[in-house]
Amino acid sequence: MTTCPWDDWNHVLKIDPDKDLPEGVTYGDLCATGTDAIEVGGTMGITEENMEAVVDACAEHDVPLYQEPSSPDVVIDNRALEGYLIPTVLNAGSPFWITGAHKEWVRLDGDMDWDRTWTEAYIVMNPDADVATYTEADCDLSAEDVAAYATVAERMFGQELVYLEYSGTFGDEDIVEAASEATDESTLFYGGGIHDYDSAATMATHADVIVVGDLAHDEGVGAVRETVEAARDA
Ligand SMILES: CC(C)=CCC/C(C)=C/CC/C(C)=C/CC/C(C)=C/COP(=O)(O)OP(=O)(O)O
Ligand SMILES: O=P(O)(O)OC[C@@H](O)CO
Ligand SMILES: [Mg+2]
Repeated sequence: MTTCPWDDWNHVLKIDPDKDLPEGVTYGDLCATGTDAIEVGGTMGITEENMEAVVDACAEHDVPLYQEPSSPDVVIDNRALEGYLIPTVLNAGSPFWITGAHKEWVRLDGDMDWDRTWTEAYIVMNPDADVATYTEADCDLSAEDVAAYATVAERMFGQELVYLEYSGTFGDEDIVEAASEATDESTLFYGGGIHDYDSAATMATHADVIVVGDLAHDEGVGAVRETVEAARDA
């Protein structure tokens, strides 16, 4: 089995460059929450400029930084990044978000940094999230559907990371459990609606890695720290 950067992660903090931080909170404070890695990304309002600004603000702090681009044109070349986590959306309504954007990226770039590039196999579950609209995802999925997608990702497409994405809402525990049971070698990321110790602990019992996003923008450092603790305790 190949090694991946996330092999010993429990917790990822996702910072959206299009969103503000709570009053008095700095990027340095977020870097110091004990999270295992920071992913910089979001769906709407993403530009090279706001990406660079967040990466630069986090660069001097001692936490691994990854960019999660929402399209090829916002990928930045910044040495402070450990690398790139590139989504592919398994249940997207258009092949553009499965392989099309990726083909365009490779075609236009010509000088890919494969040693710093990994893929995240997304299953998008919240129909009200921007990412669902953006990718026209079919979110009407049963636990069996989700488990089958996870197996396809792992066994047929060799994906090392499966990302169950409930962005903006807390997911169905039975579905997360089904995804967990379906993944054997690949690492299961769960993200969506984690807002305190208990919600983090619940999803961390099923997923290998929990991702916390909006909480950092809405509540701040103490709340994020609680979720880091829960991820470690699980
Ligand atoms: C090939 C390259 C370089 C890029 C394409 C990458 C793809 C397929 C992107 C589609 C999926 C996507 C937009 C991923 C971005 C990360 C993400 C899921 C952010 C969460 O989104 P929301 O929470 O819905 O959005 P906001 O918080 O911005 O409203
Ligand atoms: O913002 P939240 O709901 O925490 O979701 C986290 C992450 O999965 C978003 O891509
Ligand atoms: Mg979001």
